[in-house]
Amino acid sequence: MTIRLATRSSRLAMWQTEHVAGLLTQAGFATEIVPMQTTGDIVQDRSLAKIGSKGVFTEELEQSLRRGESHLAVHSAKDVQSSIPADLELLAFLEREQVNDVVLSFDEDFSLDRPGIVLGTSSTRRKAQLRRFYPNASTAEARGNLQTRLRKLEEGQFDALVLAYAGVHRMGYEHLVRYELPTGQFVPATGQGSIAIECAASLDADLKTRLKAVLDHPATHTCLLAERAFLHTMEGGCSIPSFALATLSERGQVRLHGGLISLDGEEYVEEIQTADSPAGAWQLGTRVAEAVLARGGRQILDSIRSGRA
Ligand SMILES: NCc1[nH]cc(CCC(=O)O)c1CC(=O)O
Repeated sequence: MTIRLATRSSRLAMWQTEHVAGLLTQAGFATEIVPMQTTGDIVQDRSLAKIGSKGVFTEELEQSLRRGESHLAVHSAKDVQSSIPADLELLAFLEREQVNDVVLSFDEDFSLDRPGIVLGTSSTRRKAQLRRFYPNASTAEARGNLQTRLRKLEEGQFDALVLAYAGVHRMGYEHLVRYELPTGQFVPATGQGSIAIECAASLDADLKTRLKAVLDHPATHTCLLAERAFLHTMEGGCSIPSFALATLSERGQVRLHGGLISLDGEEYVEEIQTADSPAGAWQLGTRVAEAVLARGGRQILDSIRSGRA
């Protein structure tokens, strides 16, 4: 049988889906790629915080799963909302790529310490982290797929661009990387660097098991569970500057660093906790989020929401 893979049609999404197709082909499946446009691809003149964060990059792919027009949807895990509808299922998470953010510039001597620099980013998390750790920099909107953002950089709309290393690597833009931002300060967004595979809950159970065996990376899956539980309890979506990064030690301990930052970078609540085994990953995410909310995160969320209303 032929496994049909629904995907966004951006170059990064197509790269990721071809990667998935390659793994499936090696395992003896035939594949067909079904590219489509999502709201997030069509509406490019507004920031994601304004379009609304629910499923802007996923909904059209999910409709294709529901209609049975495709078997699997391939997403950047970061773009997947924290609650999946009951008729759908997150089947697998591919092995995570290097997870940090990077700074790209055409200027080989670019310095983050220079006064007055302008950095392109549309992520509320990155804007807030930059305000906190690089108050000398200001930010400018950089919506659009990676090629569009690179073009804006080339046109001089900003001095440098802040992006996830994962996408930069997959698109072959490493030669423009001037900084690898440390994950202790620039803690990434939930799911950054991993590819999520979604299917209809009604997909044949035996087929699900076989597909999962090919695609799922258990260590990544454990980390993503902890991060997604954090996001779920945070009720934030991508319009809220929350961050969460889980790591799994060789002894099977899960460590989660999660937190929340105010839009101006002034208020900062972070929490690091561990679970003794992967079985505790989801609970760990919930605990860390509850601790962050209790220690000042609730006020940060309230002030962001009242500012928007
Ligand atoms: N929201 C856009 C998005 N979704 C996934 C990636 C990069 C790839 C990844 O993190 O897996 C990006 C671009 C970016 O943040 O620079």
